[in-house]
Amino acid sequence: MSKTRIAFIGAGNMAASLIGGLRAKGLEAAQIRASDPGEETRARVSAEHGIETFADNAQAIDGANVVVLAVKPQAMKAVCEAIRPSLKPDQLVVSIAAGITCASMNNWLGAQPIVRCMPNTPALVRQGASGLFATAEVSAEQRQQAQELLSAVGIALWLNEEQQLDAVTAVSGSGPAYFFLLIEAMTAAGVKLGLPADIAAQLTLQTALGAAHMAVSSDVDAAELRRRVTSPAGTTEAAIKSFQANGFEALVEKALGAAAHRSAEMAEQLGQ
Ligand SMILES: NC(=O)C1=CN([C@@H]2O[C@H](COP(=O)(O)OP(=O)(O)OC[C@H]3O[C@@H](n4cnc5c(N)ncnc54)[C@H](OP(=O)(O)O)[C@@H]3O)[C@@H](O)[C@H]2O)C=CC1
Ligand SMILES: O=C(O)[C@@H]1CCC=N1
Repeated sequence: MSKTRIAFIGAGNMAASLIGGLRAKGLEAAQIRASDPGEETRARVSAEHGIETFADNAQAIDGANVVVLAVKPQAMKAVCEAIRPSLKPDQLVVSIAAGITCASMNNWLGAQPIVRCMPNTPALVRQGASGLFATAEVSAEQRQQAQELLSAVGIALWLNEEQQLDAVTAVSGSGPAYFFLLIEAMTAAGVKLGLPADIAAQLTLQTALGAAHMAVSSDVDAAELRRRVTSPAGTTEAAIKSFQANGFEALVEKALGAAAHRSAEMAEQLGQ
């Protein structure tokens, strides 16, 4: 990573998260470039991260070792076909687009080495979680470059089967939104129970942070940590029984199933 030059195609939410994490990790501004059609987006990313930005994707790609495709899945085909003539055979393409397969990208880009990955937005605070899959054309050195790119902003775990990325998308790609939804719902419930809004919000956020810290650092699993909070015939037991009587686990399974299904469906719809 010390000398790797990275070009981001698309400088929206996820690219900004990744760029912020890479800069915080110590990558020099000159090692990172980004292209985006939005003038305001380019100005914001340049101002926040000190990097050079371009309206023209080919200019950003020129001289990069790694080209990160960070556009919406719906834009992937057009972007890949447009950048194809600008790519050199040894440039690694890293895609973060949900539901766009390596086979589709190889159709659009030609025989380029591709790492497909699924990061998440906590990459902005270097607490991201990514799953990665490499095609056979990816060299050991390029695998290492992709590993370093994603692990600069959190954990990065390799998968043996590309299809598992649908599950990764359901668990960790979309996952931050589920926790934010829980935070919203707990804060609102706290207010309904009589707390001032700012106190309900602070208590909820610190509880989320504390629980995540405990779960990450503990040598027992989440089920045991939960048992330790749950006094017999106490308040937690009342809440957990209410959650479970209303089908909590089934609800979570169904929701993640919907996300994984949508990822696979997008591959079908957008991969042609
Ligand atoms: N958001 C998330 O939590 C996660 C998103 N992803 C994936 O990351 C990708 C990007 O998502 P996100 O950052 O949220 O989306 P954004 O819309 O925030 O960012 C995409 C950017 O790409 C720009 N763009 C559009 N067309 C082109 C083009 N031809 N060349 C260069 N740039 C272009 C867009 O500009 P404009 O708006 O003007 O069109 C926009 O600024 C998606 O594929 C998504 O599946 C993966 C994991 C998590
Ligand atoms: O909602 C989405 O489609 C993207 C992919 C994972 C998170 N956001």
